Amino acid sequence: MTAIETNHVTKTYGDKKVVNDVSFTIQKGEVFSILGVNGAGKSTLIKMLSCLVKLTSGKAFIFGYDVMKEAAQVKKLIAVSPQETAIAPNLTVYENLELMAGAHGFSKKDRERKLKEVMGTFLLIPFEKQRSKTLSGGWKRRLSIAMALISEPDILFLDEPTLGLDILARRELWKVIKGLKGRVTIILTTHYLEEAESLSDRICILKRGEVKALGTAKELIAQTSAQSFEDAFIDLVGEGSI
Ligand SMILES: Nc1ncnc2c1ncn2[C@@H]1O[C@H](COP(=O)(O)OP(=O)(O)OP(=O)(O)O)[C@@H](O)[C@H]1O
Repeated sequence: MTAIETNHVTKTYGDKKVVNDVSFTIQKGEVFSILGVNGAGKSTLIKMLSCLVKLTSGKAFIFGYDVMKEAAQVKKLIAVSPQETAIAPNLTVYENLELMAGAHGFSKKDRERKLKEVMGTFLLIPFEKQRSKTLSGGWKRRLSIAMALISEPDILFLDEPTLGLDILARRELWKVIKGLKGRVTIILTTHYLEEAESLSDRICILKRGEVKALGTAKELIAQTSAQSFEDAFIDLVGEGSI
């Protein structure tokens, strides 16, 4: 089943095409990574697919709903864990999650059940009463993803989920993301190539807003005759940079 379809999606700021003629389909349950150097258009593409930025031209569909014309339906199916986390710093971990559950209309009884479940999955129970601003970066990212999952979305957008985390915290988050694989369709942007390689079913490489390559990590390595995924990436986005 197709979860996301983009047809010739383009975004122009002034006279600059920052996303240019992007077409692909993403299947339900896939982990799909969007890679590219700084300014390649990754965040803008994610923002268009999650109804935060308007398309200049082209079409995009989330489970058949048009992101421009049927944004209300699209928003019911998606959740976004942005680069800048959506956490209220002075609220505790529990209060942040509770606020999110309330915003999504869970009844008091369902809210408690849901919060227990999410805190269990993300190992947040020991931090339940801790003010969020006192959490380390890795735990803030965990909480941010937990908050995004409260609404039980079909599609989760993760914009650089492990940015700035140490290797242990990053590996912990990988486990969380792998645990969601198959159940939730995940669209991920990252600058960590080994992260994309380890987590993704398929990878899309953007260069100056255009799809430069799309396939499994193995396919992209084969396509470039490189020795490693990192070499393949450099080969694909190299010359001329952004
Ligand atoms: N609101 C805006 N107005 C004008 N230009 C913008 C706007 N948002 C993004 N851009 C430009 O669009 C281009 C793509 O930006 P985008 O943030 O999508 O790239 P990215 O691949 O996510 O980069 P990074 O890896 O640095 O996060 C950049 O040149 C950026 O300056």
